Formats: sequence, C-alpha cells, structure tokens
Amino acid sequence: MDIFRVLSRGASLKKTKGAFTDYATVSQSDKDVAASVKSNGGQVDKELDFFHTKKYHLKEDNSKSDSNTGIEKEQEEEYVPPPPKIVSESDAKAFRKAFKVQVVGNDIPFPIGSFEDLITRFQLDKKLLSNLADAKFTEPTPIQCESIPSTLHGHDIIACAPTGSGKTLAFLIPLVQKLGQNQKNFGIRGLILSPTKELATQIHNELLKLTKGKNLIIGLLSKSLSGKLRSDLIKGNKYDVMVSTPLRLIEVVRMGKIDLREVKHLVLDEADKLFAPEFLEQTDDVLHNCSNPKLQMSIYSATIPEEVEELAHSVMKEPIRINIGRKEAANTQIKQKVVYTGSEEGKLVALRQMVQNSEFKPPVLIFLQSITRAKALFHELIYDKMNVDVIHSERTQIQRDRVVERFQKGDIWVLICTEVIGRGIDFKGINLVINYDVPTSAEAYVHRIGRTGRAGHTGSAVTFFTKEDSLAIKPIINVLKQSEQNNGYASWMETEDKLSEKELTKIKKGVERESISTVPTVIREERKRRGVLYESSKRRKSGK
Ligand SMILES: Nc1ncnc2c1ncn2[C@@H]1O[C@H](COP(=O)(O)OP(=O)(O)OP(=O)(O)O)[C@@H](O)[C@H]1O
Repeated sequence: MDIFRVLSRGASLKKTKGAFTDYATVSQSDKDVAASVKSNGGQVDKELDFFHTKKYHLKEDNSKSDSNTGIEKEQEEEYVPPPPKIVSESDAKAFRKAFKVQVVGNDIPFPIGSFEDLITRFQLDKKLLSNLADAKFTEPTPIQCESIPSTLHGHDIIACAPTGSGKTLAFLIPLVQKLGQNQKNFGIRGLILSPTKELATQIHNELLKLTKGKNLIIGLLSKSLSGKLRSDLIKGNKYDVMVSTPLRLIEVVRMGKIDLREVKHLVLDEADKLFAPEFLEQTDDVLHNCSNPKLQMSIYSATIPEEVEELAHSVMKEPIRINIGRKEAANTQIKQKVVYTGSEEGKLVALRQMVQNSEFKPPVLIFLQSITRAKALFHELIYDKMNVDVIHSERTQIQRDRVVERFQKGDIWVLICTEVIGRGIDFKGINLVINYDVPTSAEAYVHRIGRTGRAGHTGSAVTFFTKEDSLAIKPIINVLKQSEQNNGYASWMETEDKLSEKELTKIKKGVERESISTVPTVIREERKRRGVLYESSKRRKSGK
C-alpha cells in the first residue's frame, strides 16, 4: 500500500464532477400497490414503511422520446418485484435492477434479502441479530443488502448511497460480526474514522446498541479519553474498536499511546471529506499506521467524486464498488427548491415570510456559511421570539452536545448551524432544511439537504440565492435538474457545460456577503457615513 503516492497524486488531481446517488422514484401508484399488499397481510412496521415500500414496489421511470412528436414522454416499464430470497444470479439481477444498484468488482456475492439470510449464509451472531431486532431494525435497506455480504466475504468496499439510506449499519454490522469476542489486550482491531466529533459520537452510540451484551470494548476518542490515554490512566490496547476523528487519533498515535498495527477493519465514513485537502494528511497518517497486511478497508459516503475514488483505489485491495441510485442527484425523498431573494435583506424578508406560512414546519435546520453569520441570524431570530439555538465550532463541545440533545428532544425548533453538522448527523424527523447561504459545492448541498428526508421520511429543502450567487448556484441547479426538480429557477439557468476548475475554486472560496441585519442598507450606509463624519469631526476638534 503506497500511501505516499496517494498524497502526491492527491496534489495533482484534477477536479472532476462529483458522483451523487439516489434511490429510484416511488410514484403514488407504487404506494397504492404497497398499501394493497400491506392490507393483504404484509407485516409492515409503520416506522419502516419506506424501506418496505421501496423494496417491493419500485417502478422504472424511463423517459423515451416520441418519434412522431419528438416530445419526451414517460414510459413505465412493467415492474418485476425483487425476490424475497436471493439464491441465484437472476434473483440478484432482479434485486439490483429494482433498486438501481450498480456493483463492480470480482467475486461479488449475492445481496441478502433479509437479516435472517445472514444467519444461514454467514452464521450471524445471534446476539447481534437480537440487538438489531431490539433497535427495530427488522429489514435491511438496499445498501445494507448489498454491502454487508461483500464485506463479510472479505472484500474492500467503496460504497456510495443516498443520505439517510442506512450506510452506518451497512458498515457496523459486518464489523461487529467479524470482531467476534474481546481478545484481552490484543489491541484495537476495528477503527472507524469520521470527519467530525458529532458524527463520531453518533456512530459510537449506534455501535454500543449493536454490541450490547457482547464481550467487546468500544471506545470513542473524546477529549477526556485522549487525556486519560496521554497520562497512562487507560491503556489503548484494551479497546476492540475505536471511533475517532483523524486529528485526535493521530495525536495519541504519535505519542505512542495507541497502536494501530493490529487494526484489521478500517472504515472511513464520509470518505470524500476525509480525502479532501483539509483532512488528507491526517487520514494518510492514520492509513500509514494501520500497517496490518490483513487490513480490510471500507469507504462510505453519499457523494464519492471520481478523484476520491481514484485515491481510494490506490490504497485499497481490489475494492468492490457499490453505487445505489442515480449519479449527481439528491435523495428523492426531499422536495427541493431555490428562491431568488435579490439581496441579503431579501433573505431575511423571505425567511420571515416562510415562518408565517405552512411551509415552515419545525424542526427546521438553517445553514449559513460562517460562524459570524450564524450568530447574526441567531440574534435576529431570537429577537423574533423564535424557539431557536445555534451550533458552530466556536461553541464548546459540552454546549454543542447539549444543543444537539435539545434539538433531538424537540426543545429547540429551529437550529441555526454552519457546515459542522452538514454531514452524517441523523436528526430524527427534520422537516425542512434552509440554505440561507448557498453551499460552496454540489456535494456540500447534497449532504446539507440530506439532514431531512431520512429513513423513508419526506422533507423539503429551500436554498436562498442573491445576485452575488450567480456562479455558486449553478452546481446546485444541476443537482435539482438531476433530481428532476425544476422548482424556483428558469430553464436558462441550467447549464450543460461543466464548470471550470477556476470557477469551482472561486465558488469554494465563498461569496463575500453583506452582514445580516434588519436595518436596510440605505440606513446602514447613512449611519456609516455619519459615523465617519463623527470620527473626523472628533479628530478635528481634538486637533489630532
Ligand atoms: N435497516 C433499517 N431499518 C430501519 N431503519 C434503519 C435501517 N438502517 C438504518 N436505519 C435508520 O435510518 C436512518 C439513517 O441511517 P444512517 O444515519 O445510517 O444514514 P446514512 O446513509 O449514513 O446517511 P448520511 O449519508 O447522511 O450519513 C437512521 O435513523 C437509522 O437508524
């Protein structure tokens, strides 16, 4: 594994279009069929309706052109439901067609049709199965059906599936199964990396659920655990699995407090972020320290651009590539819309108007591009007596944890945030995501809006844009277009051309925006002018 080649290649990589995925569309008639099947005795847990509906009643939407009129018309292909048990090549083909699954690689096992399949095919640990049932995970989602058997088969995995589609369990189940029991002081055998502390905490919580009653020691490399390791109050080798962000991990590794040589299973969640320039060096360092020749590696994200896949290939062993849904689209459970507000002031007006109508159904997440702007909007909304809080990286970890907890419990209705919770966080039942500021890439957009429409629920996403965003809105409109959602933009705003490297970099830098304030620009300008005069008159009077 030539990890240093990764870095040098990373530096010279050309930015290419991101790879996005999505589920197939479920039409109303599909839902009707689903309802009729349910009434015919299907044991469907209401909570899991989405996965069941998807599983048995998907339909192909193939657009074909009418040769006489040249007009695009929709043709519905006869839908053949996937078999409940997948025991042959044709069963696997039917399953993959139904769920728009693409799998590339050698020696690919059949997907599973149920968690029970794992007992017969892989002798799934009974405790793990009962933990899944206790957590109400009764049926696997498409990404779980496909990636669990491949991982248990021993393959490296590159998996790309929509936001909220169950990728966490897709990597946790095989990990827990493969680890078996605690091997006293053997050292860390499973390692999960995530780009943020919030996401690491969430993964750790899910892992605790799955390993309940099992003799495994699971660690979350928090500030406090890191402190204990540094002062030798705890030995790193007592853990079977560690969940961490790259930076915190590499600090204790460098101090010799944690050894990664025994790691056999490595998962990179939100892998495209971990391979992005701001994390690449740390991720590379971690990979370099995972020197076990038997290392099995899995990378997961809802967006895996081609260059990330290239990087991943250079450090993985003949990985199997699993892709669910359509490239370059967002999760179709989300109704997307862009709203032109003209100016910064227009955004506040538009937001206040939204609050007045039925579109604004809490819980709502509002994303802004910077901490300063997040704080400013918070002060505006708190003034409106809204039940609102704000989360960003300047708040302490305790404050951040508390805000997340209060939002989860429903004590906070509107949460203003920065990119810090843009990825992976599984808030239950978010109804609306508002991009107060346009995200700086299509990938960031897909992840941000993916905080809603999770686990089969529907959701909405609204993105405000101003005249300053004429370039930055283009990748977002492209995602809307790929998701077949023409809401809030004119067709002339669509572009067939790929944005140039220069344009993408410019977008990434972010737009300089006027500050958020209810005070109109003219008055602000006037105040500023008077302020300047006031200062110069003071200077004149004091003779300085
Ligand atoms: N088999 C299942 N049955 C029912 N619910 C499930 C199942 N698998 C996952 N879920 C639920 O679906 C939700 C989304 O799962 P998860 O957080 O793993 O999504 P994800 O694909 O990782 O999304 P993101 O890309 O945003 O990180 C969670 O609330 C999870 O508990």
